[in-house]
Amino acid sequence: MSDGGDAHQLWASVMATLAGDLRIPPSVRGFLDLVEPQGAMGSVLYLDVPNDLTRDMIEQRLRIPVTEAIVDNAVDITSFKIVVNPELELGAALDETPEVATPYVQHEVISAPTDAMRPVAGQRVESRLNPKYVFDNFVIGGSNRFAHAAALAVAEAPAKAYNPLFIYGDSGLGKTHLLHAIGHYAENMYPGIRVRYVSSEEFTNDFINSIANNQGQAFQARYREVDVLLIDDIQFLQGKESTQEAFFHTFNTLHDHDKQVVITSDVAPKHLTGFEARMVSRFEWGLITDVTAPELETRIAILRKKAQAERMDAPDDILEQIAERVTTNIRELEGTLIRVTAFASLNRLPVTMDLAQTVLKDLFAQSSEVVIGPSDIITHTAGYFQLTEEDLYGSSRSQTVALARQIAMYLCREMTSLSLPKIGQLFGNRDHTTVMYANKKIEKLMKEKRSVYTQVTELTARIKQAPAR
Ligand SMILES: Nc1ncnc2c1ncn2[C@@H]1O[C@H](COP(=O)(O)OP(=O)(O)OP(=O)(O)O)[C@@H](O)[C@H]1O
Repeated sequence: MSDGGDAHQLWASVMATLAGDLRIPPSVRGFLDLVEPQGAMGSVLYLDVPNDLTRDMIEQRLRIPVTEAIVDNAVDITSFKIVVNPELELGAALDETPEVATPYVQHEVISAPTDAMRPVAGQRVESRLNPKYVFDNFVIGGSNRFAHAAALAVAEAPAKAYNPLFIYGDSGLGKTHLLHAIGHYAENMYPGIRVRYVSSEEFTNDFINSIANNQGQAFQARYREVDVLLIDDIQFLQGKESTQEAFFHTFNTLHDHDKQVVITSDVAPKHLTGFEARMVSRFEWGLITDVTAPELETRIAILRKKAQAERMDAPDDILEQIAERVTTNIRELEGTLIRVTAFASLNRLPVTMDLAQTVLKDLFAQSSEVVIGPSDIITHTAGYFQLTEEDLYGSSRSQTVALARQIAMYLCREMTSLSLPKIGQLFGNRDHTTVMYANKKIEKLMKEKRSVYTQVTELTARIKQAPAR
């Protein structure tokens, strides 16, 4: 490999070229700052990055501009390869520059900082957006057309179109996806705009902590000094009077100052129970729209998009089979596709109709009528791994316990409608980012390790066959 010095020089010129490239959205530009060039071998430039998220963002969103910039600046290098080097993450976490540490210290809920958004005088700007949820990969169909159009209108003209925008619908139908997409779009459209995404559970916890720590002012500033507040799953505030009161004031302040509020919920405002009438009437000030279960064609299109994005090789007739079986929840739809492709990749088999049918038969053999609760999952997982339930809730980091815990978290996400923070709470008050990490890790391990695939599949069957209660 050529030495790192050359690579550093080349990378500096590449970055200079990219600085003027208007195709790069501000929300992903910050990831380029995390690259550490290592050297070149043959025609390939090797770049280290601290984590999977940075690799994915660069590979998926920036491959073309980066390749072109390399070709423009190097004589004989025509492509690049990214290697994840977690040591960089450690180094960077110690780094004092907060803006560089932000995207990866906080895992993937936070978008990379853009130049325009760089914090001033130590103030941190966190939009907390998941880079995976953008309008580009949101499939539009009859079930969500109106919600999508309203979301786009709000993202294009925050506080001008509809305020608040209230989106409701059952679990797993794209409400969170739309919220994040609004945030990304507004950030790209208006550099420097302050966007904040928060789940209602986090809002509640944040509020309670602020009281406990006498940090009321900082709490207020966090939620009131924003241009767009995206608040997810507002039904969680039901019956929580003080938190509702805090939200009421936040809402009024933002609305009075022409700041956009977007709210999601599992039911329409008028069906929210445990909310004060004045709160509900505010939810009805702007535009209310729902998302419903997608029709077959939309389900197929969603699977196609997912397969493309994850570079899964799954023929159309198989996507159709899956779409016909899973009808009411898009999270489950995606989960089923992952099961099929994971099985194929483990067995080094192509994804054929026979293979898909075997996997689907296993998955759907059991009645889907029973409603699975987290306690069913936890009891079965503990029994399966010969552990106690306390082991799963507790803090042991032994490999078996940690894997069993991550599988249980994954199954809670797949088989119940619990949100990430709720699952985190169940498992010994862990942060929702831990649940997100567990999910991602098990999805990945299922493709790579037969033992994990088998464990997850057997456990799913046991849980469905005989819920623990
Ligand atoms: N129209 C769509 N196009 C592409 N992907 C979609 C669409 N709708 C939902 N998804 C995907 O389905 C999964 C579940 O969606 P999301 O988390 O937004 O649901 P939700 O309605 O917020 O559910 P919950 O109420 O449980 O939080 C996500 O991975 C999301 O990207």
